[in-house]
Amino acid sequence: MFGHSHRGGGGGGGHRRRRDEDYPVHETDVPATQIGEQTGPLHDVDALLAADQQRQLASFSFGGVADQLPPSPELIVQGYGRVALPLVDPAEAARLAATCQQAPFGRGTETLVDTAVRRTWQLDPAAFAVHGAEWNDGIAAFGPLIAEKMGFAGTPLSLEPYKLLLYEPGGHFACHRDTEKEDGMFATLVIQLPSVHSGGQLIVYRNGVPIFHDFGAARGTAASQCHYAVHYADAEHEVTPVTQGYRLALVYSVCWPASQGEPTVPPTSADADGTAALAAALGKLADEERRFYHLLDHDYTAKSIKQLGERALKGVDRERVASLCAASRLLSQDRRYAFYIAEATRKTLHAFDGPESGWSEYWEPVIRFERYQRLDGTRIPGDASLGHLFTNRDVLNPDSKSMLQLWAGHRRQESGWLGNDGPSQDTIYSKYVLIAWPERLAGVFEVLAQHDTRALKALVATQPTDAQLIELLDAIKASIALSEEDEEKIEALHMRLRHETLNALVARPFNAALFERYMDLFPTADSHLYSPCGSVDLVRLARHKEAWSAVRPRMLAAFSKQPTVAEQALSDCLVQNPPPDFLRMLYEARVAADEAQSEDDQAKLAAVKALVEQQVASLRAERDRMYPPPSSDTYWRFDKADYGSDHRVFTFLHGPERTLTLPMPQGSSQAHRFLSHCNRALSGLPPRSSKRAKSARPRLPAFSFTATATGEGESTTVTLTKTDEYPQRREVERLGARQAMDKQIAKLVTLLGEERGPATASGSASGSASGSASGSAVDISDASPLGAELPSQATGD
Ligand SMILES: O=C(O)CCC(=O)C(=O)O
Ligand SMILES: [Fe+2]
Repeated sequence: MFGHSHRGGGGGGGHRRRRDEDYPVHETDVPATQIGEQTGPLHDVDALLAADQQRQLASFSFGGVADQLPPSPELIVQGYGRVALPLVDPAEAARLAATCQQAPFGRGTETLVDTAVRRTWQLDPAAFAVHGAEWNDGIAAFGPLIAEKMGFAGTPLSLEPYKLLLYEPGGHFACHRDTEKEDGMFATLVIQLPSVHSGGQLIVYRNGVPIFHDFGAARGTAASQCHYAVHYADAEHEVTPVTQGYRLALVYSVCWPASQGEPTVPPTSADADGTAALAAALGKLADEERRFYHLLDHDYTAKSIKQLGERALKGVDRERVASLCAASRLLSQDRRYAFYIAEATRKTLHAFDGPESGWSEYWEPVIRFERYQRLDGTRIPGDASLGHLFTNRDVLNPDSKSMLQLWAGHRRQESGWLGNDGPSQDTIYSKYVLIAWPERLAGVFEVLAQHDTRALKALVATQPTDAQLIELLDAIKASIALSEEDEEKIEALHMRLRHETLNALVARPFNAALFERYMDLFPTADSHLYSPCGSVDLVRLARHKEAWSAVRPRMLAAFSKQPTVAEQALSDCLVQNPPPDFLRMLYEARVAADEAQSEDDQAKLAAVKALVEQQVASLRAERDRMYPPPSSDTYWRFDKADYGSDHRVFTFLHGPERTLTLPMPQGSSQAHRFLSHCNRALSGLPPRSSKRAKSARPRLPAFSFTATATGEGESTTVTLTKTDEYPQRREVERLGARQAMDKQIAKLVTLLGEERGPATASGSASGSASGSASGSAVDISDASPLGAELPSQATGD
């Protein structure tokens, strides 16, 4: 898993496993005060998550025996009379149900009856009453009790009777939230009258975690006493099916007082579990674009995490992840967090420094993350460790644990050998980690996890904003700088990235900051030149007007530092006809490089001049070698002539003679065949006998001549006479190719011309006819314009 090489060479020898107690090394711990934030928004998140879970639960939903209520309340129902509690007789239950309505439920603005969702009988408060002062006092006592339990003691809450509910076997209410029935209603109080039944539990969910209310079933008090439960109205809850017996419950709306005192807005469940405060702290972190991680408390199997994602989490991990998610959801879209679960390892390496010094840390502990998945369990491709993007400060540490406490759990130790450096010991801790990353930058996270050009392309395909792209480039830079991958791999990635990055940048509207990032990523001259499309990309960049002016100074600096790369770039780029300013930059870089090394200005300049002159001279030599000027001796030598079918003709075409006379002893028919053969060759068609004859297209031959037959019978001859057509065509081609090279040469000469000329030298190419010392070495008079000086007449005839 850890492929990097060891310091000091030698490499790690074969590790062998030992028992734990064999290990002599004990790491010095990092105290809790140095992990995570001691103050600031991440610390606020710590504190809020750390707040007593039980207290939070208790204020979210609570209940129990209602001691203050009479054990046998006097419940009177219109059209039925007094209900004997508990209600057990099916005939009585049926008679009571006959006075009720099937309870509906709300969906959107509609009110529906669907016994699959809700099955219970209900009565409005007008149709029933509970008599007795003890009952009324008992109900009145719920106001202060609820206020206190929910955390706002002293607030005069009011209770409004809402419904009487009767559940028969099969009665239930699927998961729902209560709609506000009265002004200020924010919670619901359920009072279960003495009942004998099975099932019919009320389950309230807090961030998906259930809080059960069994109304005395487990304690065996359900039949003899009233029980109650309170929950925030906006909390999800359900009533599980009653499987036996009957359940009678009274539902009250718990209401916030109308606008005296403050706050005037009724609280919600978010207040109960600190979600609102958590959201505020998270929002601050998001504003700072902070990322952080949290080491999960419990141990998990790779399989469960892989299959279930967040649903595999247990206990406090589940709670905390749910709280963070709920808090994040309260924020506006652009301030939310994306959460990922990953495998985390922390590796330390200690070396034995000898009996006196003992063991010491060989390198800083390395934290790696890998196998990222979203909370829903879907995997993010790529395994690049992003551990180095987080510092100790970016640790969510609600339990204020020290480093070793945080990583306590799974640990593996291995002894090894560090070449000359002696014995070593690796310690690898592994844990699961929750990673929090600003959601609007989630694309960046996923790109980094992949850590290759595919990832960059993927982000570019999503049409990211400039800010996102900048973030990505910065992150790539950080990730490359700190990467533990071996250098070669990084180098290769770097190289491929450079080309892709440029592609991405030039395809979008210009943004100077983006090109700054580009230069940050690839600051050296050789990172520009020695990479796929290196010189091509350099020239491309130079042709992009705005980009070029943004990067030019830094390019200049980079190439000045690497004069030999500047020289190489000079020759590599010339073939691509680069913009003059680009050549100028390379030239300046070369001058600057020399300036940095030499004291004598003249000498410096001369050295650079010599370099360019050398380049010019070698280009000219190359040009003359490839395209020598014609001479009388070579004019009639068609040395590219291809006339394979007759060696006499071939030799003639390649030789200096202008005419050839061939005997045709078989007379005119032979001469005729010969001539038609010649004509075919002259038209550029291959000989008829050739297999290519039919398909081949005519190609202008590298020769030209006329052929005429004279004489009769046995004395018939054919005379071939070379014509000017081919040698002139050859000359046009030669001059064209020569001119292309001359253009390159002229560009270099321009540099010298400007360098030699006055400080105000114009950018135009002048051969510097003014005649300076080096003038003769670089004059470009040789570059004759195409066609202007074509020989109109064959020479050397
Ligand atoms: O029966 C209960 O305990 C609660 C019923 C309920 O959730 C409701 O009426 O909204
Ligand atoms: Fe409800």
